[in-house]
Amino acid sequence: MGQQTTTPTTTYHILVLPGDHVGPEVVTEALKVLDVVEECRPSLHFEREFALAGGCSINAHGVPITPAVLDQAASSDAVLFGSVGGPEWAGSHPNPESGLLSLRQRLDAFANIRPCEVLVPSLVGASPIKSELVAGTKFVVVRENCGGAYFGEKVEEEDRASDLWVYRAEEVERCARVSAAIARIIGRDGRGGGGPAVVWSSDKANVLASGRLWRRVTQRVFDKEFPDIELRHQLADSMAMLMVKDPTMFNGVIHTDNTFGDILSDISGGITGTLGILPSASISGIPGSGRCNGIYEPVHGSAPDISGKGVVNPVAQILSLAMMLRYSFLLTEEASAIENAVTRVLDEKGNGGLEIRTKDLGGTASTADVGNAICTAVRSILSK
Ligand SMILES: NC(=O)C1=CN([C@@H]2O[C@H](COP(=O)(O)OP(=O)(O)OC[C@H]3O[C@@H](n4cnc5c(N)ncnc54)[C@H](O)[C@@H]3O)[C@@H](O)[C@H]2O)C=CC1
Ligand SMILES: CC(C)CC(=O)C(=O)O
Ligand SMILES: [Mg+2]
Repeated sequence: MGQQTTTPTTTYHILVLPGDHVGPEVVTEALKVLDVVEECRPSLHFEREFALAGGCSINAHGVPITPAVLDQAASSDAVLFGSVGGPEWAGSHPNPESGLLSLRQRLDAFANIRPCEVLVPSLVGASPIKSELVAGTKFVVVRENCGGAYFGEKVEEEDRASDLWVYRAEEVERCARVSAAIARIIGRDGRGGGGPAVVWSSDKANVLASGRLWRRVTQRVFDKEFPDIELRHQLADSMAMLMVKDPTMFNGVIHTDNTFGDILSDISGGITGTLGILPSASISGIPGSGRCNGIYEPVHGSAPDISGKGVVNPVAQILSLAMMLRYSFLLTEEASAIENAVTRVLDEKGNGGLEIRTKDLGGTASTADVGNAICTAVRSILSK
């Protein structure tokens, strides 16, 4: 009898928090894709634990995330997060969204990486912006994720409220290092070549003291540590206007604080015509410097207006899963396979094939149709 060789299995521990409304619908599709990766790569095992966060946790436990779930997240290799919130928890204190903020803080997931790309040429038509302006858009918002107004001390009284918008230099410095790392990864040509991409730092240094600190510290970090990377500064309000008027102007990296990053990354959805294709990774390390824990969630929210109908676009959650494989597990080949599968499926229409797009992209396919088509494409790519 010949000796059997067995490949050692690497196990990755993932905490899955499906969330509220469309969260579970899109997380289901992402997990189907993960099954396919596992099927095609027998040496990889993705151990999954499920728990509650958001409104569903308030209903079950009275809080948006329990200390036990925060501990589970901290001891996992990564968290797959479905969006949280909804009108039924409007009066709840704390609210579902604060569970996500607690999770970001607990994992110290300080860098929120939010790429925006018109994924395939035939998607330019989904944008409300003129095709010739939107074609070729490719930028990455790097948003500081654990500081600023979202985490500052709050006063909440009946007739008076405030949120302290505070930054320390170290928080700006580490975010700047992530922006620089992403600039090197994406490159000036958007495919890793041509030298590092331009970094656009966005702030309100004309009004906010925290904005002046942001600008000063960012400039110092780039002067000292990344003199080869071109750094430009743009006030956040005019940046918002220019992103719509001339989206390719900011091709490269947008380096910004928590509040502006939240808003500017939703403008990305206005550029692509939908939030349904925009992923995000909230990580606790510098990309390229090894494995780190992270929270992988779409840019979009729980979309209560379309939940339960089987029409939500699962692409953002599936691309967030690809980011998990890339940043938390360093499985770049498998991450690229998922990204290529998504573009292949979305491009079917452009190539005269079947239209496998959800309603937000002008199609009639269901959430599961899109998820299944991406699974088939991943299987085909990884089986080669
Ligand atoms: N990461 C998270 O958990 C986040 C949660 N939220 C919460 O989500 C709830 C709803 O917030 P909204 O302001 O309505 O923002 P939203 O992002 O949920 O929805 C905005 C619009 O985009 C559409 N949309 C979003 N994702 C889509 C997808 N995958 N496919 C097709 N269409 C999609 C929705 O139908 C809606 O018309 C709120 O409670 C909010 O606080 C908002 C943002 C992030
Ligand atoms: C805590 C979230 C609801 C904030 C948000 O909108 C986001 O992170 O995109
Ligand atoms: Mg947001």
